[in-house]
Amino acid sequence: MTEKPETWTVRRVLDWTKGYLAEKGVENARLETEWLLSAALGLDRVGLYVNFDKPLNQEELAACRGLVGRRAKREPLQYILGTQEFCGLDFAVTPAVLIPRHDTEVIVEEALRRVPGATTILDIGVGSGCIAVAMAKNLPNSQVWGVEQSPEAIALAQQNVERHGVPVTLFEGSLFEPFADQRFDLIVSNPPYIPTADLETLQPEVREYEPRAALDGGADGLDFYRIIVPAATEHLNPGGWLMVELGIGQAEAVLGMFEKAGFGDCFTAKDPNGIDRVVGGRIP
Ligand SMILES: C[S@@+](CC[C@H](N)C(=O)[O-])C[C@H]1O[C@@H](n2cnc3c(N)ncnc32)[C@H](O)[C@@H]1O
Repeated sequence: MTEKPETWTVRRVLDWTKGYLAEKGVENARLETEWLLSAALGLDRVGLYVNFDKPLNQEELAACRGLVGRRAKREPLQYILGTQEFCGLDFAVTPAVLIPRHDTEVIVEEALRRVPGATTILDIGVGSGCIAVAMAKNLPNSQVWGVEQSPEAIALAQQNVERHGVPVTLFEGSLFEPFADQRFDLIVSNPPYIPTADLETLQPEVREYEPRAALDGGADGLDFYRIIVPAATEHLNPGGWLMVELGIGQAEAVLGMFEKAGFGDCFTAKDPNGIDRVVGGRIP
């Protein structure tokens, strides 16, 4: 997209950008190009197609250049567009929070299926608020609490809570710290679980842009489970459930922690790729 005398039509910018982003290592370059140009031009994707032959003016080209340049540096599309869908709901996202993943919908689905009568729910490490908001939205008789150590993440989660108008109360703090004497029917958490040494092997979108504090789970990735699983027994009502998301190859170790802490009815649930993604159990 350097200055050239020829006319840059929507079609030409699309074709050029697709090739440029693919060269920079962006997967799904065609689709991402369409999202980026739609955002830059204020059109939906159908709008792009019906305007294929429309020449872009200097202002429109500058807007395209700005967004495409960011993606070429491997900034995640979601941070550029400022939004990500999760459980059918739109969430504002910024680099202060982990981008909600579709795999994380498994913990919401399991919780809704196994504990539909939960009225008091705690989400540990709320990030964007995606799990807490999705739970509150789907269980209208519930009250949800969330805790998060990052003030910037809490501020964004609060925006998402207000956007969806759900009864979620957020606390800045660490793990169970703000809930000394409180007990819940259900505790859910998607804690940081990447082993520290693996962080450098992640794709640039994650490694260079997503918050380290949302990813780093310590030497073997299991640090947070070692705290959350035993401590949860002190914060659950009788018969209450704990469910946690985990990474590849962590299910056996985490299941062992649940059993050691006295949880029964323990289960694992797979994500759509067949990977054990959630472990849960209930206290007697
Ligand atoms: C993997 S992210 C999950 C975010 C969100 N729940 C989701 O599923 O997309 C983990 C979150 O836990 C937060 N966190 C890390 N250490 C924490 C702690 N000690 N207490 C509370 N939150 C913490 C991080 O800031 C991050 O937002």
